[in-house]
Amino acid sequence: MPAPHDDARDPAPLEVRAVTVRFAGLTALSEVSFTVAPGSVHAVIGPNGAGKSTCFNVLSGVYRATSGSVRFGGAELTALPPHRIAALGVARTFQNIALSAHQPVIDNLMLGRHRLTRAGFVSSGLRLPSARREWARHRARAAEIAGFAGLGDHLDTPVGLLPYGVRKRVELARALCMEPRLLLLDEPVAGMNGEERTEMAALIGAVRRGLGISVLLVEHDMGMVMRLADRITVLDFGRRIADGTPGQVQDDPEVVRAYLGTSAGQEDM
Ligand SMILES: Nc1ncnc2c1ncn2[C@@H]1O[C@H](COP(=O)(O)OP(=O)(O)OP(=O)(O)O)[C@@H](O)[C@H]1O
Repeated sequence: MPAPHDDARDPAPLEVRAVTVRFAGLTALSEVSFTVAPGSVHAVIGPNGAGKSTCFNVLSGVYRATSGSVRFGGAELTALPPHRIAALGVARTFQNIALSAHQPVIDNLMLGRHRLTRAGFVSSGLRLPSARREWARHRARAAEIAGFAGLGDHLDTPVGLLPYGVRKRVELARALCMEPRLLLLDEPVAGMNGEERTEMAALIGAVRRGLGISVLLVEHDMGMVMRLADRITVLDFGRRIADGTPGQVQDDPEVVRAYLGTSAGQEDM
């Protein structure tokens, strides 16, 4: 599937520099830095309470960093609200609202196109021919993205009738409908069975390879992270304890120590 041509979509690194987040006396993130290279899959991992969700929420604008900087394509993201960050090409899977279970897949995907509409085919109610043409163009692109995500046979199916693993692919496809340059995924395979995990991992790989979109994921499934990520940042108690390729991180004594200190980690590693 071709990415639409647009100069504003030039690949850009995401640069996280010395980000600190404090909640009333608790430091959830302490001077954390890492760089997501353009067109790469980058994972943030760590034991429970390490600060992964906090990091994700800072990047998508849900939390405000106490100090530090997050830059993407020349823009400073730390002071921006979520919709402004999304407009810069940073999409996350839970953008504003969860999927609408009663509506068909294609209608859910069209919600992802909303920020890209010019005339606003929703507000004009499709009365104008130009609005109808714009709607048709966006619908065709949404259907193309659905096909890319393996949802081509489900376009008219209400989302609530689909199996869990397919619904999660609809969420990812809706984020792709925003034509992002960077996709943020919060535990994309959580709650999935083995087959669903394999399918989701293949789709994430295809997003990076086929569309050139950078992917940053927060994930507990260590096996998936090791297979899929080009680079991994490891957090523990809000601090970055390692950053490198999967091989480097896996052999890092501090990472092994952090994971062996938790019961979840013993299952994971
Ligand atoms: N809104 C908040 N208010 C106060 N403390 C918070 C808030 N969000 C997170 N924390 C605290 O910050 C620390 C880091 O939490 P966070 O959820 O980011 O970790 P995590 O690595 O995502 O954990 P898990 O793997 O369990 O989801 C924890 O001690 C948590 O209790």
